[in-house]
This record gives sequence, structure tokens and C-alpha cells, in this order.
Amino acid sequence: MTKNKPIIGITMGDPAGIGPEIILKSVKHNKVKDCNLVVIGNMDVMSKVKDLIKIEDVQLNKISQVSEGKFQEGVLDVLHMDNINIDELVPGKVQSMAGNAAFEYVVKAVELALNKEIVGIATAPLNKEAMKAAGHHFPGHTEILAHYTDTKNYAMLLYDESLKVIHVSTHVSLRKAIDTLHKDRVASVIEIANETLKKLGYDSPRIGVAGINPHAGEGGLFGDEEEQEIIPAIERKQKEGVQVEGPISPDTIFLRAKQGDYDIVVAMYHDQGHIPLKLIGFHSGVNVTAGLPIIRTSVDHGTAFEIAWKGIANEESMVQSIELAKILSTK
Ligand SMILES: NC(=O)c1ccc[n+]([C@@H]2O[C@H](COP(=O)([O-])OP(=O)(O)OC[C@H]3O[C@@H](n4cnc5c(N)ncnc54)[C@H](O)[C@@H]3O)[C@@H](O)[C@H]2O)c1
Ligand SMILES: O=C(O)[C@@H](O)[C@H](O)COP(=O)(O)O
Repeated sequence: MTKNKPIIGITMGDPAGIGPEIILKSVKHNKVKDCNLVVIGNMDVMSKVKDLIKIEDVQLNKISQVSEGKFQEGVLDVLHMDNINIDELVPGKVQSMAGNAAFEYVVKAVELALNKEIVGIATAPLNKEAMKAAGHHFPGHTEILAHYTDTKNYAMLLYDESLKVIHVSTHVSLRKAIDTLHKDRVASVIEIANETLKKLGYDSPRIGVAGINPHAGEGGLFGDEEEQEIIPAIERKQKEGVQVEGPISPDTIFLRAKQGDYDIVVAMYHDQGHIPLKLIGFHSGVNVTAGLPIIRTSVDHGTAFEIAWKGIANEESMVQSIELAKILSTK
């Protein structure tokens, strides 16, 4: 690594989860060698996990600001935040101390990104229960990032080479996702999908929109959300020149996208989009918060408490997240 490469901030995630391990393992991958990495986390945790899982060819460098980073091959700079008592931290357990720390790493990363000290953020997973136990009532990173960047129009996009999915709703109950489905939001997510894929090099992205009901409502036989909310949004965006079609049966749209009919699918709720993506690309998938004024990518998996600090976590999604943050930072 050298000083003139883009600096990506990696938040350490929940200290009791697999975040520290997947970060340490990612550093050695060729795909991340074009970036300078700064971990926004806790030095005691990074050191302890490094020793436990026996990563010997990475040296940790404790810093208190990004400008102190060494950015050298074999050295991982850790912007230390003093929010963990290492003697009290238990791996694989929901703890408010850890939930609070994970939250603080994200808030700090937003500050650094807004100040342009880093070009983007790649996040390791946080645990929502632990964050709530610490008194931070955000459903996830997405909402924290939107809040601290004062962004109203954003959407969760799951990215894999073979399938891309963007969501109309995410961290809400299925009932609320249906009750709040609205044409303006559907149109806005189609727009965010279009803009984001253009940034990624698609001249005129082909967007497929899923229905919310079986068979996309089958002409009103199985619900009228398609007619009331989804079709008007699609027609509005078509008139504006966006290459978008639908609503398409949710049970086949993902297969069609994977086969090449669409560059991205607009899913109506969290699991509609997450299940196909995680089925085919759990380890290679990346979560992107599209629509923010800063770049944010993330692993698409969680804290995996049951395998924390054991040295068996797969780091591929972390590597892909760093790489995608770097690519987005050059667009
Ligand atoms: N980006 C994020 O911050 C993020 C993403 C998803 C879930 N979460 C949170 O993580 C917590 C746990 O969620 P969950 O249990 O539903 O999902 P999870 O992804 O943590 O675990 C699901 C399964 O996948 C395995 N797994 C996950 N990541 C792995 C990896 N890198 N290598 C090997 N195996 C891996 C786990 O051991 C488990 O069997 C929850 O609080 C959830 O909200 C956070
Ligand atoms: O399940 C997923 O992968 C996401 O919905 C997950 O909850 C992460 O969300 P954010 O923390 O990125 O908002």
C-alpha cells in the first residue's frame, strides 16, 4: 500500500462477532491491495483476535486519526476508539458494551467520510439486538447512515456479480411493508437503481420490478397492490425514459434476472430480495446503501456469533465490499 491510494474506512462491527476476524483475513487479498485501509474500531479487540486466530503476517498500527496511518504493505492501521473493556468482552454474546461500540464506529466513519478523510466505508456486521441493548434504536446501519447524513431517499441494494436486487422496504414487519407500499416510494427506488447502476457502468440499466402478490396479483385475483401502487410507478418512470418493466411474478423474476433479462430487480420487501441473493451469493454478496452522499458497502452476512473468534469465518464478502467501495469511489 502507498499513500496515494484511496483510503477506505472499515468499521469493525460488533466486537463479539466475526467482524475483527474477517477484516484481518481480508488484508492479504490481492483485490484490496489497491486501497489503503483504516479500521475504525478497537485495538485491544483486533490484537486479541489476531493472536487467537494466529494471523502473523499482519502488523497492527494503533492510530488516533487517519492522517497518522502508515498505509504500508503488511500493516493494518487501526483508528482506536476507547469503548471496549477487553476483560469484560465475551465473544459470541449479545452485550450492550459491544452494541454501543459498533454503533460508535459507524458514526465515526460517517464523520470521516463527510470530512473526506476516507473515500468510503465498508462495514463489518453489527448485531441489532446488542445495539438496541445499548439504547441505540436504529434497525441497522442503513438507517444510522441515512440519519447521520441527513438522507431521505435511499435504498438497500444487494450486489452480486450474478444478481442485483434493490429493496422498496427493508427493516420493517411484512405487514408494515405491505401497508406502506406506495407508488412514490416504488418510483423513487426505480430511480435510485437506475442512477446507481449507471455509476457502475451500465449505460441504460434494464430494471425489472417484482410484484408483491403471488403471480404479481394475477390481474387483481390475488390482491390489487400491483394496480394501485406498482404499475403507476413503473409507468411514471417509463415516461421519463427509464428502461423498466413489470410487475413480474416474484417467483420467476430473480431467475430471469440471473439469466440476463434484467440488470437489477426491484424487490418489494426485505426477504423477497434477500432470500434469492443470499441463496446464490451469500459469501460473494455485498450490501450497498444506495442514495447516500457517501459511499457505503457492507458484508451481506451478520455477526455469526456462534463462530466468532474461532478462525473459521469466510472473509469473501468483506473483500468484495472493500473492492466495491473502491470501484464506487472512482465513479
Ligand atoms: N451487515 C450487517 O451488519 C448485518 C447483516 C445481516 C445480519 N446482521 C445482524 O447479525 C446478527 C445475526 O444475524 P443472523 O444470525 O440472522 O445471520 P448471520 O449472517 O450472522 O448468520 C447466518 C448463518 O451464516 C453463518 N455465517 C454468517 N457469516 C458467515 C461467514 N462470514 N462465514 C461463515 N459462516 C457465516 C452463521 O454462522 C450462521 O450459520 C443479527 O443481529 C442481524 O441483524 C447484520
Ligand atoms: O439481512 C441483511 O443482510 C440486512 O438487511 C442486514 O440487516 C444489514 O442491514 P444494515 O445493517 O446494512 O442496514
